Parts: sequence; C-alpha cells; structure tokens
Amino acid sequence: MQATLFSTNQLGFSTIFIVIAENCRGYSTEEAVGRTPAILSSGQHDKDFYQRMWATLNEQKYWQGKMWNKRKNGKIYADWLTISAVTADDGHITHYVGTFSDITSNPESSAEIHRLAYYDSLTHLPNRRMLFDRLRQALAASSRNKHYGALLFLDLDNFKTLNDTYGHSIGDLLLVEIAQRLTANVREGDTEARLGGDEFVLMLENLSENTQEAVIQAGLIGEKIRDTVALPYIVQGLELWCTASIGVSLFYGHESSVDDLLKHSDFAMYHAKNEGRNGIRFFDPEMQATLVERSALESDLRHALERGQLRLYYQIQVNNERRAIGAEALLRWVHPERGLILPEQFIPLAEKTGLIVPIGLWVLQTACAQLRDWSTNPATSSLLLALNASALELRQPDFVEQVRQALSTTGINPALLKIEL
Ligand SMILES: Nc1nc2c(ncn2[C@@H]2O[C@H](COP(=O)(O)OP(=O)(O)OP(=O)(O)O)[C@@H](O)[C@H]2O)c(=O)[nH]1
Repeated sequence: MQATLFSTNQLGFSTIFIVIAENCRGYSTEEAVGRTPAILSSGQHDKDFYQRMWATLNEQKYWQGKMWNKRKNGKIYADWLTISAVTADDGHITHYVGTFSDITSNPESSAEIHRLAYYDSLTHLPNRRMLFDRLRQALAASSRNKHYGALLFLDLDNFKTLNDTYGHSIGDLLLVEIAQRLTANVREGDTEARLGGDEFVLMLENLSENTQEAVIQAGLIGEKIRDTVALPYIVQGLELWCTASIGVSLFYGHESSVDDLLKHSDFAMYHAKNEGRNGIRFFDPEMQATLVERSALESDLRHALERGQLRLYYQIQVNNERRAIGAEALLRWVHPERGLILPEQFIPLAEKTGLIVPIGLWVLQTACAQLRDWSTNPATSSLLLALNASALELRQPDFVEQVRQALSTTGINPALLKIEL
C-alpha cells in the first residue's frame, strides 16, 4: 500500500504536498508540491460527492472514504482518503492534512475499476472501449462462422431541446430508460453500448449467412428498436417522447476494420437524420435498396388480404391408378405490379410482421369453403385437402377455436382437412 501525505490551506490549496513514495501516482515531488490534490481528480465523482465531503469535514473536522482518482498517465485507480481539519485555538480551520492510500489491488476495487473502465456510469451499458473489444471478437467469430453481423448506430433526435426544456437530470433519467429498452429488445449475446451523450450502438451477431437475409434481419431489428424507443416515457411524472435516427452497417469477417464500421454506421445515421429523423438508413446503397424494397413489399402485404390479392391454388394429388385422392392448397400473392409472388418471397415477411396470423386464418377459411364446394359434387366430395400452417399460427391461443369455427361454419367433414406444419 502506497501512502501519500498532503496538507492544504483553508481553501483546499496545497501548501505542502509531501510525497512519501518516490513517485506519487506518476507525479514527481517537484510536480506535486504547490499543486492541489485536484490534479488527481478522475471526474468520476459528482458535485454532490464533494459537497458532502466538505460539509462533513467542516462540521466533524474529519472525513474518510474511497475516492476514484487518476494517475498522471490517465489510468483510474482507487484511493482511500483520510482528511483531518486542523484548527487554531479559537476553533477556526487553518488547514487540512490527509493521506491517500492506494487500495486498487483490493478485490472489490479491482472489480469496480473494471466496471469504470468498461461500462458507462450513467446507464451501466458497455462503453466505447468494451464495444470495440466485443466488436473485434465479433469480427473474428464472423470470419470463422461466415455469418453476418450488424452495427446499428442510434442518435436520439433533438435531445438538446429535451434537455433544455426539462433539465439535464431528466435527460439523464431518460437516457437510463432508453438504455433499458434497448437491452430488453435485443437477443442475449448482442451488445448494446452507450458511446456517450445521446449516442448508442447495438451490435448484432449471428445474422444470416446470406446478404439479403442479413439486411432484412438487421432492418427488422432496427425498425423494432426505432418503434420501441419512440413509445412514450414516464419520467418523474412527466410524459416524454423521444425518437432515434439509426444508421446500419453490416460486417462479414474482417472485411472492414472496427473503426471503419463505426464510421460507416455513423455516416448512415446522419443520412437518417437528414431524411427527417426517426428513420433507418443502411450505409451500403444496395442494402438500403433491399430495405426499401422490403418495406414497400411489407406495406403492400398489409393490404393484400383486404384487396383480394391472395389466392389459393389447388394441386391435385393422385394415387397409383391416377385417380384424384386429394389436393394441396398453395398460396400465391397476385401483386398488381410485381405479378405472381411465391410464398418463399412473402411468407418470411408475413411471419416476421405477424401478418401470417390473419393470412393463415384466411387460408383456413378459404380452404374450408373449397371443401364445402367440393362436397356437393360426387367427383370431388371425398378429396382430402392439405394446407400449411406456420408455427406462429399454431402458437396462437385461439388457433384450435378458429379451426373449429371454420369447420362448423362450412359444415365440412373434418376428416377431409389436413393441416401440415
Ligand atoms: N442529460 C444528458 N444530456 C447529455 C449527456 N451527454 C450529452 N448530452 C446532451 O445531449 C445533447 C446531444 O445533442 P446532439 O445530438 O448534438 O443534437 P440533438 O439535439 O440531439 O439534435 P439531432 O442529433 O440533430 O437530432 C446535447 O445537448 C448534450 O449536451 C448526458 O450525459 N446527459
């Protein structure tokens, strides 16, 4: 344990700063004498901390506690600080004397030092340094497993106005709430970090091996994050609204450096700001085009049902004697501009957006209606009809009820309907 004795005048300025060890936190005796202990200040303690310390010192003439300090080389460490106020005969404080003892090697302090070095003290999210470490590991993992990853750069919109309107401490509380929402909305294993100010980064790993799919995955997660951030917040009884602009770049192995990736996402985020904020922008123009195309398709898909653009085609199945024994219902989307769209192009989108549930219900009702029509004709009345349902539909709590209702409304023989996963 290294101890350093110091003495200051009433205003806290050092008159003597005696360095017992040869080298005090990197400062030589010549450098330290005449300076205040504030040269060791790490910026980790807020105004309140110092106010409380001075109040105790002046009232009780004594204070001791742990203080996070900074060495000359910038490294943060823990000191145990003991200060006594020295008084004259009439009781007024003439100066202070104290000792610093380096307690960095205490296990508890080491853990805290790690936290200070790698985590943001306001939100407790990983900081820039931790993000860069994780990003380096993620690039190495991506180069091994050949899966894409993505870096999403979020900057809150007009946060300065919010700070100016409600005050910095409300702004701080909002930043904490936003950090919690980010954490709740990504998968375990993904990293959410605060770079500082109103800037956050999400690092997604293990996206698809296929570029287009990875773009769509990152775009969907970006949209989910954007929508989640935009929901209202209640902070100290105030209802606050805040949106974020998001820039995205994908990574694949070591194709780009860590610095470049962050720059790319930042650059894309500025594009999102310029386009009116509360938006998502990919760094790569082709990826952006994929995202725009997917968004257009999604918005069209939302209307496809009500506009009667979905069709069920029936592929007849025959037995060895080439007699029809059943049929499989095949779903197609007849898009007014794009023509016939196959399920593999729109079912994943329907599943990700939840549209699969109303679409699945339509398929079920349409298939049952078809069976009812077939039941009136002896040539088709015993045909078995098979249709596909997605796992998401089966997980709906009212799925069984919906099937029961479709059967009873149409009055068909349930044995003729086959639902395949
Ligand atoms: N409450 C709080 N505010 C911070 C903190 N760090 C930075 N800020 C403030 O966050 C604001 C960031 O503003 P900018 O991102 O530059 O601008 P903006 O108002 O968000 O506008 P756009 O980014 O252009 O949408 C500034 O007013 C900073 O003072 C912090 O830790 N707490």
